[in-house]
Amino acid sequence: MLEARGIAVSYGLHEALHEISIEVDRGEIVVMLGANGAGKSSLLRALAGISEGLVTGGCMLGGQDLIGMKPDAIVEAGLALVPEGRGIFADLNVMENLTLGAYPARARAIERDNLEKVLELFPKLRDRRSQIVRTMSGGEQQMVAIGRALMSNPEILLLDEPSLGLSPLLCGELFRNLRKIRDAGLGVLLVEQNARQSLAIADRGYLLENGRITGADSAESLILDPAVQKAYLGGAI
Ligand SMILES: Nc1ncnc2c1ncn2[C@@H]1O[C@H](COP(=O)(O)OP(=O)(O)OP(=O)(O)O)[C@@H](O)[C@H]1O
Repeated sequence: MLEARGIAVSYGLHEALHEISIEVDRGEIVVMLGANGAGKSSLLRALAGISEGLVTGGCMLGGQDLIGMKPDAIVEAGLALVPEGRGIFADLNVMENLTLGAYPARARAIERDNLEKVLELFPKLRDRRSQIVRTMSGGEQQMVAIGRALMSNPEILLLDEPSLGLSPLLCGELFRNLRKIRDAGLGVLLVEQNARQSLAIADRGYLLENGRITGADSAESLILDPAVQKAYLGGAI
């Protein structure tokens, strides 16, 4: 269980996040909805130890407080981030990217098994194992990015707008894969502007406005909430 308590992030005098408390358990998809600039990326980057701002508060995972830890140690503790823009090595091939993901000690001993799981989840990557990533389509690159994060054997996977730039067809495939990852027992924290599709696969959700959590509920209730429909679903559904 990931338990963030009272997280605040400031960039100089600007406090982008105020007192954020959220939880993500294994085996659930939690979506964080918020408009542009609400602070979604700031939160994920703070949890992953790569914030450019000043981060305060606490975030427990497996008995350790991640805040203040180095990014590598946070991966070792079981948290993996797929950043916006994917964070892959574009000049390396698929296998090289996946293998690099298995660098933490928690992942090394089970690298082969993990690789097999990733290639089962994304069969296309098996066929394209030698392809240089920059020559792949956006959807394929997203698979490499998620596969690489999964290779670190995380307990909790954070995804920053993974559907950005994908066609509706590929979005559908992406969200189906996130369900499979959840069903394999991982906790998934998904930051998305694609509210309709992300609420359809999520178990729970939070609303983030101007750096504050303004709502938290089951995905079913959020879909039916008139304020959510107005702000994120383009009116009634
Ligand atoms: N490195 C930074 N330096 C200064 N201000 C920043 C920095 N990163 C983010 N901010 C500011 O913090 C606020 C939240 O930004 P953030 O990128 O976290 O929002 P977001 O919800 O992810 O937005 P988007 O959906 O547009 O990506 C914004 O006002 C932004 O300008």
